[in-house]
Amino acid sequence: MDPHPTDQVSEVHPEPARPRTDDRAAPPGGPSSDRWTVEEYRHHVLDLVSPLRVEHVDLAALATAAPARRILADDVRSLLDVPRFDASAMDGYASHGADLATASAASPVTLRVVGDIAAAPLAEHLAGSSPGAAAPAAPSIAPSIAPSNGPGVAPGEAVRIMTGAPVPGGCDVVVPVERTSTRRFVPGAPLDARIEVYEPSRPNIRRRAEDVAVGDLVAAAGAPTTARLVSAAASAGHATLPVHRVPRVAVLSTGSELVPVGTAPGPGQIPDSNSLLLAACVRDAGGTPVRVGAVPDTAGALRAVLDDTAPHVDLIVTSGGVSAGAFDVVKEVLTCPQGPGGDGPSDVRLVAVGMQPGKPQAAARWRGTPMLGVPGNPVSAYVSFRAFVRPAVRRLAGHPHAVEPLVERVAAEGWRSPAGRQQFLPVRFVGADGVAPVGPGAHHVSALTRADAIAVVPPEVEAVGTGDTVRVMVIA
Ligand SMILES: Nc1nc2c(c(=O)[nH]1)N[C@H]1C(S)=C(S)[C@@H](COP(=O)(O)OP(=O)(O)OC[C@H]3O[C@@H](n4cnc5c(N)ncnc54)[C@H](O)[C@@H]3O)O[C@H]1N2
Ligand code: MOO
Repeated sequence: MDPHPTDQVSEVHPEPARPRTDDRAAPPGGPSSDRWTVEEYRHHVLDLVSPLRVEHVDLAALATAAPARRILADDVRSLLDVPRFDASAMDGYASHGADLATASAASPVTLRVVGDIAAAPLAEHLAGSSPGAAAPAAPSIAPSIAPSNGPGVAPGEAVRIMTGAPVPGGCDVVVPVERTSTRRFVPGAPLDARIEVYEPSRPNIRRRAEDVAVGDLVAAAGAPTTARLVSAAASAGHATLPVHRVPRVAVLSTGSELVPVGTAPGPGQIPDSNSLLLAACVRDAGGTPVRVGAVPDTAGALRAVLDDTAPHVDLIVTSGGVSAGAFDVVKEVLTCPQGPGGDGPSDVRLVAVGMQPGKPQAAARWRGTPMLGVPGNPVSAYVSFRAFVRPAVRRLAGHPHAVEPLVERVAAEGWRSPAGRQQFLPVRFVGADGVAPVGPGAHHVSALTRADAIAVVPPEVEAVGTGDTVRVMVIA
């Protein structure tokens, strides 16, 4: 498996400049007295990670394998002209536009049909599709017509041609079949020897390189490998694309009360739903989740799991054990690292973030691997993932915009928000542009399943009024 963080490439932060004081980095009262804003803590989290190294991946894999979107690491330029040759845009007859200048229903122009061009044969397309290959010559036609750009069809002559086929030399228009005496092509019917044309024709020719020329930019570094981008790269002659490696993100839950999902919980026990929640969130953020499962609340067990996991992943996410309890094991292993041989953690931050929910957060490196601890409460865990972990996964994956923009909606009903804390409230969409709280129990996991978005209310706002503009994180 790849070692990290040596394969994280250096980067320039796209984030706006932010306050960086020594106070913030090392608060005078020690980590536990630290109180940060959401933005400060997110900046700190993003400082722990860098975009992963570049690899070249087949277009077919990019089109079919997970994650659905990877991030281009370099600009992609076309290796081919698109279209590769002057091509007919219609089924019809290639001919000389000047011949048709006087054509009318009353006085049609007659052309002699001297050949037939189907779309270029498959073998020719294949031969011509390798990067840098010359455009194919005009296809064989009967009787023979000189290739594209050569002396081809003479004035007064026409060649039957199908959409997409190379236009023979000398021709500057393709008259659609329905505008000729042929009316329509019948499969198997012999070629008309002569046709009549009743009006002048538009060119109906797609010119070589009119879409993209060799060397033109197809997509810029930082673009996601969407279906459109992958197909544009294929048209432009590429077989692979340079993308950032997919982040491997370990997900583990802490808590002696947890039982594996599907196991009947005994007295005082609960199913470990967070490891599924966080794993799916990692996948949705563009990472590969590595589920470690639940670890009991003992420092030795957690240290052993972290030691085993850290060398194989780019980021570790833990749930639970970060508040003030007597068994808050994440906090314990980060603040009392000196277990037997324990030299795991560095850059430890145990912070209270001014947010609701999600106040207690932990960030560190475990033997060099970035590690983020989110609270155990499932709604807190989800909100914390969206606020901090998802941006970190996106940065590792090479996204130029690690933090996604919020979307503006209108409050269809009002609600209260805690003073001095940024509120993350599950809301549902109402009408075309409204949102409303999902109802009582916003702190319960059932609220999340009913939510379309999480409203993000600034710390200074204590009440959202009906009709106020609110900013939301959409739940895709
Ligand atoms: N004295 C104080 N107590 C608490 C404070 C505080 O400041 N002082 N903060 C509270 C806040 S805010 C939160 S949030 C929680 C965070 O607690 P932990 O992160 O230590 O989480 P746990 O105690 O381990 O778990 C809390 C709760 O969440 C559920 N849970 C946990 N793990 C899972 C899982 N894997 N799957 C599903 N559900 C899980 C479970 O019900 C736990 O009871 O602390 C407050 N306390
Ligand atoms: O701030 Mo905790 O995360 O209640 O909900």
